[in-house]
Amino acid sequence: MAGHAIDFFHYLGPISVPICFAVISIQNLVTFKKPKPFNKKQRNLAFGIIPVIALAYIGESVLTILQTYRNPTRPSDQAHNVYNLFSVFFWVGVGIFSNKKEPIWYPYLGATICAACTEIALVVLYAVTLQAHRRSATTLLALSSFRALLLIGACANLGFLLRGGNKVEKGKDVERQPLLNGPTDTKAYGAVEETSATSTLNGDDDEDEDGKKAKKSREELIQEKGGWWAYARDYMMFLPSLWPAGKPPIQLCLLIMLVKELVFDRAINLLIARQWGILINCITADYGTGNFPIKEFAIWVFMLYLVSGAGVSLIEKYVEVFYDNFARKQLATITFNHVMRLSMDFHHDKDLGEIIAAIGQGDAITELLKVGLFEVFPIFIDIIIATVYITTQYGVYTTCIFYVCGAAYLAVGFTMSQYTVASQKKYSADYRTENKVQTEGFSNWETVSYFNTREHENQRYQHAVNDALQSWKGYSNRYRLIAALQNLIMQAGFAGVAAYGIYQVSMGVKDIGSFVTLISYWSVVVSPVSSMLRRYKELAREMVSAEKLIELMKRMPSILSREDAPDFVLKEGKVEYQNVDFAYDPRKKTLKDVSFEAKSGQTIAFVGETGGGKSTTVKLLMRFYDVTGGRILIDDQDIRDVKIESLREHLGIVPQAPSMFNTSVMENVRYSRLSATDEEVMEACKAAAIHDKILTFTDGYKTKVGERGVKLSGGELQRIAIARVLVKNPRIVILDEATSAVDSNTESHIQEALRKLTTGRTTFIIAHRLSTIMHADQILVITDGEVVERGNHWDLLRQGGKYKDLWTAQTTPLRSLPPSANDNGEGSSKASSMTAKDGADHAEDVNVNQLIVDVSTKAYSEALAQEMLNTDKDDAENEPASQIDGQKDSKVKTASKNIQMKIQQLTKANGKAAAVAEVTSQAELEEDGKGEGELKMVSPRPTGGFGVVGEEGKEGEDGKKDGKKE
Ligand SMILES: Nc1ncnc2c1ncn2[C@@H]1O[C@H](COP(=O)(O)OP(=O)(O)OP(=O)(O)O)[C@@H](O)[C@H]1O
Repeated sequence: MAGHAIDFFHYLGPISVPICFAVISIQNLVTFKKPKPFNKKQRNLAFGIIPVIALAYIGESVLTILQTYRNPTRPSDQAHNVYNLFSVFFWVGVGIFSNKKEPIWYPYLGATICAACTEIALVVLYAVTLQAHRRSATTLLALSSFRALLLIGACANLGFLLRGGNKVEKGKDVERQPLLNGPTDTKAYGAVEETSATSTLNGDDDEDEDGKKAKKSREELIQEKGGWWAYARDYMMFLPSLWPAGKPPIQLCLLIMLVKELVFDRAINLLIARQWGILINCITADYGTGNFPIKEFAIWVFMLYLVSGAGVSLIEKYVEVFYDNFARKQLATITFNHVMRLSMDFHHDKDLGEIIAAIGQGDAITELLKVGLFEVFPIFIDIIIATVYITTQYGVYTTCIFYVCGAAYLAVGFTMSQYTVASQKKYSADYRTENKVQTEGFSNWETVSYFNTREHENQRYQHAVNDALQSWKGYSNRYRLIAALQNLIMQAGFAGVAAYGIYQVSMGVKDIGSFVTLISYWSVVVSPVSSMLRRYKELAREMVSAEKLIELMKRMPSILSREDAPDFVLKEGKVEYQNVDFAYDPRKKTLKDVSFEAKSGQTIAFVGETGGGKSTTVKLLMRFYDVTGGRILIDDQDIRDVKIESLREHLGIVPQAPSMFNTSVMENVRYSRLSATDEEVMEACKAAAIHDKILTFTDGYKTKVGERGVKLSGGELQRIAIARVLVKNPRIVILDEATSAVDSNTESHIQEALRKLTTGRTTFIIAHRLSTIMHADQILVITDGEVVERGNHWDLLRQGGKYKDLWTAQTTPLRSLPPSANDNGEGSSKASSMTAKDGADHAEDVNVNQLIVDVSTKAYSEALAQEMLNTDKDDAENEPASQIDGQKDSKVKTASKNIQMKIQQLTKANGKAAAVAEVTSQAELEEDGKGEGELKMVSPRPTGGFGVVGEEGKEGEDGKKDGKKE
């Protein structure tokens, strides 16, 4: 009875101790347990006991071998031998492979408690059987008691360590400790460095910003949620999309794959080896008889066929394609939709290459599922089958060799993998750099060509490729070294099993067939062990690959409609900004307390220095961002309270830099309203003054516009963008520098189109060329995020503030024209004299041709006329406003017409530059001595002699006269 109990504990120990150690280690790994602080003495004591325990087991093993040697006839105590073998192996392994710098003590404590309990039970049992087996039991009792004491001591020490110890080592702050065992204490996430498992999972040591962000967010997530489960749970978000719900044929495909991988493959390998053994037995039995074991042979061949590429695998590969296609489609569409849903902040921050690479990792998710389900999970099934089969067929010693070999293989793999982690990370980083340099080169091709730096880019790319290749060499060399060591272990195990098999055959315990089965099954038995590490790494690699995709998928749009948000209801198109604050970065406000109201159909213009916040103001209206203070109302509805799509439906924008799809002009214009007919598109193009131009393109409206519209000039792009908005026909229009890239001649055409577009619509215009916004109902001057001036053109000029400065700056150069190369001598000399008079400082900056064009535009003529006539206002102070306005309108029209005519006449006579200089010199704005910022006209010179100044059309006198037009 006691003998059986001893056997029981001899078997229980080798099973319970390693299992306890493995389970607690895995549990620590997945819960990301933090190591407790410890002091050096205690740590040394804990690790010092382990070799002593190992020596105690080695001592008992030596004693047993000596006893067998002295008394060969004595039957071998199999349970005792297994116990010794496993115990020696376990404690030596722990002594060698444990990380002594930053250990996690829980697995050690668990294993020590198990071992101590086993030893205590054995001490009791040895004591009970002391009378019966006096000599041997006494020695065993002594050794067992010694080990039990050692183990109890070790437990006490570990328990003390885990309670925090009495003194924490200097510099071993728990917060700075790696969460798992790690070689350094400098990284809070250092635990990931230590084991190959975790380090491989963390193998994307991104040098780039995004990588660091991803790592940081993962670290936060793991700490916040308490372990790897949370991390792993992220991957689960893809599971619903990978399950073919409502698609029975795809479900059937998945089922076939599952049965093949989890049942068929697991069984067939063992059955083939077994059948091979049966065949060999038949062959040896029929040796020399001429009998052919046809049945056994046929079964064996049939099994080989089933397992071949033409058998069940073929069916699996066939159905796998269906499932893969399904999964790929699911993931591709989900990720695409997700990225398109993200808000402007993301799209402005993003690195396109990284996004595309991340979306490309969709395959990694499918692979992850397949590796986990079809490769890692079956390993455990294989191990269980192998253990049961080998133990029942070949005895426990063969199983021991299998486990010893397997454990050594894994221990070497996991421990040695640390040495590849750094090189693997370096390779990953270098490989990414290589891709980045390549993508940057392609996407900046134009810049490279402008600055003739192709050679530089070639060199840069070559260096990046060289670096990647070098790091690959370093990584693969180390990797091969580990693989060689692991192969050695497996070969040694194979030799051991073969030797034991031969011994069994020689002793007549087993027949040759069994030996052959064992030999051929061995490769099947060890393959799960060897593939465990490989598959684990694969799994980890796929996880790392998929991580960026997960980060991307976890990114939520910063601007979202509330679930229950109603649709926006357009009434009249009134827009109100109420004390709006906004900041891209919380540290710096971009807009401060911006308030204004645009009544239905009004035009509001934003002007001001570049970077002041004009575009930002209109982006808020489109709800690309949400205000950080105040609110924006359209028709009394806060735009944050309505569905974004329904809001944008009524807004049309001509952006600063319109971008096009690489399709035809027709498709691009139609893009704003997909149901628009060809005729509607053409009408819009005509209105946007681009129709005639499009007809000159080689394929007319079918001409492809190139990537983002690169085949179009800036002006063409803007006009197509205007046509787009015309096609959409929204109620609220935003023109963000809509005509900045067109020449003034074209602009005058477009202004006409824009007038049509904006009539009866609430319009927001951002413009640097003030002549284009003169007629706005309200002009807001935005400086440094604040509205510093507001009013209409004339109010603002009278205010004499920033707007007037801008206006003056834009009109002053006209008075300082240098002579044009094309002008005749007279014109040149006139222009020269004016340059000297009006400000030589500006002369260099003036683009003569552009100014000539500018000055001859209708808008400019009108502006000039308006300024001139403005002085009438003082004279007519007592007249009703409407009357004054009516008179002014007609005066402006007459005056502007006269100015245009005069320019034409003078151009014919004196050349363009001289004509322009002549006209502008006669319409000078200067400050009145009486009123601040009041505008006065300067009388025309006799040389100019034209009668456009003043409503009467009289020719003026030379010299200035305060406050009066001449
Ligand atoms: N996506 C962004 N993220 C962070 N800052 C931004 C972003 N877009 C613009 N900014 C900053 O906000 C400020 C206002 O930019 P905005 O484009 O509104 O100026 P703007 O007045 O329209 O200039 P411009 O006349 O040159 O178009 C600038 O300092 C700019 O650098």
